[in-house]
Amino acid sequence: MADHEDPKTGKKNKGTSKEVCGYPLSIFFIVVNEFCERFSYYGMRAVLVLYFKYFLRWDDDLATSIYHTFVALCYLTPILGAIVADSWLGKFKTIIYLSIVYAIGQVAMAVSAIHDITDTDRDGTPNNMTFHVVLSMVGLFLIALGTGGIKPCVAAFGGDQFGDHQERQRRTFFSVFYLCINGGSLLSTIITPILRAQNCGIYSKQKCYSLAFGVPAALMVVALVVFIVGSGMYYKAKPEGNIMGDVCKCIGFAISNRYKHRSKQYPSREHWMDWAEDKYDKLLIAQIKMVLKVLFLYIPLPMFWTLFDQKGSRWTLQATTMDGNFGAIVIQPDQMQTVNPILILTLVPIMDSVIYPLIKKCGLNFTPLKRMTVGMFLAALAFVCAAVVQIEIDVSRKHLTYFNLTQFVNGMNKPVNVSTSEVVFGQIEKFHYSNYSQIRNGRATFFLQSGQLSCAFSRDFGFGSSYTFFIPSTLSLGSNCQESITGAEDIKPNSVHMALQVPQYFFITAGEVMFSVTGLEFSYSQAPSNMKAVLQAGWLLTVAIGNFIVLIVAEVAKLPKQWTEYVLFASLLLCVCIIFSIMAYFYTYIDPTEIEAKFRRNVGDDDDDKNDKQRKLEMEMMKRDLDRSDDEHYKGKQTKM
Ligand SMILES: CC(C)[C@H](NC(=O)[C@H](C)N)C(=O)O
Repeated sequence: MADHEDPKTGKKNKGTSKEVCGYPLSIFFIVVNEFCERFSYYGMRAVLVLYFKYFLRWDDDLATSIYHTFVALCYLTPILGAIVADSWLGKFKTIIYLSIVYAIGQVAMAVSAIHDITDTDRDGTPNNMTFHVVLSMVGLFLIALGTGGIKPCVAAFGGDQFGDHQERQRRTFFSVFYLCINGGSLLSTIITPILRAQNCGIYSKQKCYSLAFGVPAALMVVALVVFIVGSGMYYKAKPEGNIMGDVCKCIGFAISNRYKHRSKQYPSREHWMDWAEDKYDKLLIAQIKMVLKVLFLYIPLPMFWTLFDQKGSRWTLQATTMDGNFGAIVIQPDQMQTVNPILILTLVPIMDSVIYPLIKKCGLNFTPLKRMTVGMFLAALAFVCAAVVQIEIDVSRKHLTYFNLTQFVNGMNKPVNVSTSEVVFGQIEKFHYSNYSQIRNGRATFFLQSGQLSCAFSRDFGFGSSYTFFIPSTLSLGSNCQESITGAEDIKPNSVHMALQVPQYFFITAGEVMFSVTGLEFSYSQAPSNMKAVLQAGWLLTVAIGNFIVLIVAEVAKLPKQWTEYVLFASLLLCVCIIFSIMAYFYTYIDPTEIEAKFRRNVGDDDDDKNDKQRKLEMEMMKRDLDRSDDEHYKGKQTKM
């Protein structure tokens, strides 16, 4: 679809073919695509750490490390996606191709979780773990490539659909887009843990990770199909060339030129990037200066993500040692992560319509960088809460899992078969005992069968408990199993309730709203027009680095107590928060459009008969404008911090 220009206003209108309530119809497909894609991503991520621990049988540290390596990869690949889209394929084709890679990755994960594939002895555990590990790692790599690669493209592609006369609609689109991310995340983190908790299998029933990965895979296919269906309605901007490549070359030239002219005989220049002026356009140099200023400010930010992304690893593992019985419903450990999107969906509107306006009314200038600083502080507070909960667990805890384990001792002089509707203990020989098997939390009914004898009994199981049941020698036809069979509690159920995790989720999510939502907008508003994607990729890179820091700190610190690790992370973020607040104090907001317009005007003036002296003077003033950014208010009028 081509650009249309309003003959009266001269403004571009990209999507004029079909509009609904002032919005391009194509937006509907993009929003639905994002919802399905985020469902797919967060659904798979929600059960990932438990898959590592209980299916692949890795320990907590390895599970946490691989989880964060995967998340880090997901946020490294946006750079790749941005380069491919901008310089080669364009956003539309990049989204299509990488979505296919993404869907293949999800399918590979689902297949890797089918234990029957290698369960040759049919005992319920895979016999060739290497197959499952390799296939799941390949799957995760493809998912990281796909989800990260399309991430900087989808939002920008949505933004592209609006014409210049649809500024208001475009802003609303970005809010709806963020709500879709969290709507998808909310639904999937409720649903996939339920699927995982089911028992499934051909030869033997085990926890159904294949279904928990299979549904996200199906949703990714739906996302792709929805996106393709809308293809006739999209405005498809042509690739603008490799801006990232240009930026790198320009910076490289500035550094090498500075080095070549290091002798004192050459006069110094105001900014080291000015050494690129000998070869590169002044506008490009000015734009790079703006980007570098923001990137410098990004240096401390990864620490926020280091804490934030432990919701899916350490906090989920913490929940496995807690009691998820909420009376009417039983919450799975991985379902606790839903608290985050639920709070996002409530806190974002409250912040925007109540808290921020109230702060403004009190005469406080709560600038983006101040909000981000408060967000960091709240995340540190969340980890203090996590540490307190952990101490509580350690005091009460006798064991390490939320599964209930049960075994039977057959005291009869003949074999007996024991089963529940989901678990088969098999035949227990006379005077023998069975292996421990996992039983679902809540009430379970056991069926006993031995020759003519057939009876049933039921028991309640608390989170994490373990029991041994004795089948007495006196059990005979007509016996009441409910009364005859006695059980010994090997391990007491978890006693610390999962509700205690709510405060830490509240603080981390309030921190996210202040830090992440604001940071996204800040990155957009402070970026030059042609480098918005570059800064978005830079912003996402801070998430990747944050996840690598988890690995490094956890590996280097090797703290014996989990609560001390939480305190360490909280302290580190607090220190970083102080450093960031100092850096933010010295940052002055700029209006990139204004600065760019000045440079462009100057280029236009070249055609006029301006004398050289006047032009030089103007250029000097512009450079000073950019380097000192000394206006007074934010957004057009700039302000400190
Ligand atoms: C990584 C982003 C902050 C964003 N995540 C969320 O909004 C979570 C679900 N609260 C995303 O783009 O996935």
